[in-house]
Formats: sequence, structure tokens, C-alpha cells
Amino acid sequence: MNLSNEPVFQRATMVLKEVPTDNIARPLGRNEVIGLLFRLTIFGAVTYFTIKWMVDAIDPTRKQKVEAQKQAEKLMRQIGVKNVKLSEYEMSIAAHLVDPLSMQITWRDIAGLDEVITELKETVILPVQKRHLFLNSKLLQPPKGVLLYGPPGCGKTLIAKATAKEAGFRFINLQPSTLTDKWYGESQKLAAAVFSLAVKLQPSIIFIDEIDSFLRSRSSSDHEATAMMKAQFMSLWDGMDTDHHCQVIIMGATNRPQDLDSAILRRMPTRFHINQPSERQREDILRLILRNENVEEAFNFQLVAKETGGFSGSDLREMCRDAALMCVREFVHRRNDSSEEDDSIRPIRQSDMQASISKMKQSKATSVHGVLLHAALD
Ligand SMILES: Nc1ncnc2c1ncn2[C@@H]1O[C@H](COP(=O)(O)OP(=O)(O)OP(=O)(O)O)[C@@H](O)[C@H]1O
Repeated sequence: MNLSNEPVFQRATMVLKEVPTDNIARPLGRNEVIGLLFRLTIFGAVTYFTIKWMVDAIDPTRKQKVEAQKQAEKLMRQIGVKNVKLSEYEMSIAAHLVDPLSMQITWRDIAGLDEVITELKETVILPVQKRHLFLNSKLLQPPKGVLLYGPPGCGKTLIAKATAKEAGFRFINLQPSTLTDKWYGESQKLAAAVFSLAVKLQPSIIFIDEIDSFLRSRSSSDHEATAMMKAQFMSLWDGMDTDHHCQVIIMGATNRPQDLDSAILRRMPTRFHINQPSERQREDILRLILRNENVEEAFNFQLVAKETGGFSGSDLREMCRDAALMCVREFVHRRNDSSEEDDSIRPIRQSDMQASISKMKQSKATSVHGVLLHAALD
């Protein structure tokens, strides 16, 4: 013992002596125990909520989560799902549900893809709608994975949405970035939530546009978290595959099927090639796009189809919109220039379409040139 501190030590001993020892040794009374427990509970609760508040405050995704929750609750109400409890992660995924009221696309909105539609009806929709007919057959179960592949703008998303609408499936439009933009560890919870939500909402379609962007061939340069998420995604998929009562279909769309992981391709045995439309298909698409528009009597659809080789459905729509806008512009100029009260917009003429075709060809050539230049610079 350090004797230089002796006075301090002596004072401390005196203080201790003054404390009645029976106060320390005696058991606590009932009220004291209750009081103590009460204080401990309050202290625990305050600590818990303070820590929670601090964690929430520093979480950069908090605002997104709150928004996602509101959106999800609204959509769940719209699709008539009640009394289904969702986890926080399922809520984030539910925000990507497509509102069935806004999803009005049916087979009638798709032109030139009759063969694909017939096959989809036979292989995907019928086994779901007439389950009782297929119950005993293992061969004729609806596929758990469907791949739509082909160049951009040719109707893959349209096909997926129309399938969901016609079959009465709920449609989860999953953007790969929803899963990949998250913090480490969150991706896996979100991937699990995709499947658990789809099961809770079944029958449902999980649509993954540009599926190659997150399920591409695995490579050694993959981030550890990405590799784990991919592996987990596949095992969840397999889990669903073994459950014959599960009515969830994963529908993926890609412009680059060659980049997809072979294990993913194996899980998507039902594949549809949605190719660039042929001349005949372009004519059908043009007729569909212009069905409710004011088009001059002598309009030659066949000629337009002939002159738009290499155009996608989306190009054709843009081109028609451009031609229709020409009529509107002319109407506005006419009204500004003259005082006469002419309240009608003239029909779309062949010459408008011809001008739009030239414009579209030019813009396509520029963008191809841009892509090539980019590739050369890379
Ligand atoms: N076969 C078609 N019939 C009618 N409209 C079509 C067709 N193909 C494309 N379109 C038009 O082009 C638009 C884009 O099509 P969609 O989004 O389905 O293409 P996509 O193949 O999914 O393209 P991306 O690969 O870029 O996602 C549609 O909204 C529609 O207006």
C-alpha cells in the first residue's frame, strides 16, 4: 500500500464505516424492486430508441425506404391485397409492383408476334389458368423461367406485361439496380424478399429487364457480394422450382443472351426470340400504331413497311409520332398566321411519313456512328 496516500485512505475507511452495513446486506423491499425494474425498463427503452434513431439518421437509404413503403402500401391497396404482412425488404420490392390499372396492355396491343403469343398461351398461360387439367403431369407444369431475347425496342416488355395481364398474374417489374445498389448484405436480403413477396402475391411474374446486367456469366472479377447474391438468387429459384403449387414465373428480357450465366440459361428453358420485325410485321405494327389516328385515305402502309427495313417497333412508333407532330405544328403555324377560325388538324399524309422515315434513318445512322466511335475510343 502506498503510505503517501494514507490520509485519503483513512478518510475513505471512515466514510465506509459510516454506511450502515445492514443497509447493504438487507434484501430489497417489494416496492424497491418494482422501482428498480421500472427505472431499468425506462433506461433500456430510452437507450434502444436513441440508438435506433441514430442508426436511422445515418442510414443514407432511409428516405428511399420511407418512399418505397408508401408506394408499396398504395400499390398493395390497388391490387386488392389485404392482410398480408410484409417485411421491410419485401416493402422495397413491392414498390416495383405494377399498378394493374395502369397496366392495360393486352395481346391486341402487340402486332406481328402472333406465333410467340400462341406459344406463350399454350406453354405458360393455359397450365396456370387450367391447373386442374395439368395437375398430374410433371411434364406440363408451367415453366418457372421464361427468357425473351432479341434486339431493343421489339416488344419484349410488351409481351411480358401482356402475359401478366391476360393470365391475371401480378407483375413485379424488378430493376436489377434495386438489388445491386444496396449496402453489402442488403442485396441478399432483398433477393430473398423478391421471392418471398412473389410467393405471397402469387400468381405472379417477376420481370427482370436486362437480366444479363446482373446475372451475367460469373467471373473471378465479381465482387464477393455480387457473387453471393447470384448464388443465392439461383438457390431461391430452385426452391421455387421444386414446389409444384408455387405459381411464380421469372421472366427475363435481354438483348445479349450470350452474356447470361449458363446456369441461368438452364433455369429458363422456355425461350422466345423477339426479333427485328420483318416487312410484313412492320406493316402490322404500323396499322396498329395508327389505328386511331387521322390518316389520309390514300395512305400506303405497305410502302412505309417496305422503306423501314431495320426499324424496330419502337422506331416505328417514334416515326409515326413525329409524322403526327408535323400536322400539329402546321396547325399551330396556320392559326398564328391567319385570323380564320379553322379548328381541325389535317390527316397524316404519306409525305409526312416519308419525311419522318428520312429523319429516323439519319438519327439511327448517327447513333450507330456514335456507338462505333465509342467502341473505337474504348
Ligand atoms: N410488336 C409490337 N407491336 C406493337 N408495338 C410495338 C411492338 N414492338 C415494339 N412496339 C412499340 O415499341 C415500344 C417499346 O417496346 P418494348 O419496350 O416492349 O421493347 P423491348 O424489346 O422491351 O425493348 P428494350 O430491350 O429496349 O427494353 C412499345 O411500347 C411499343 O409502343
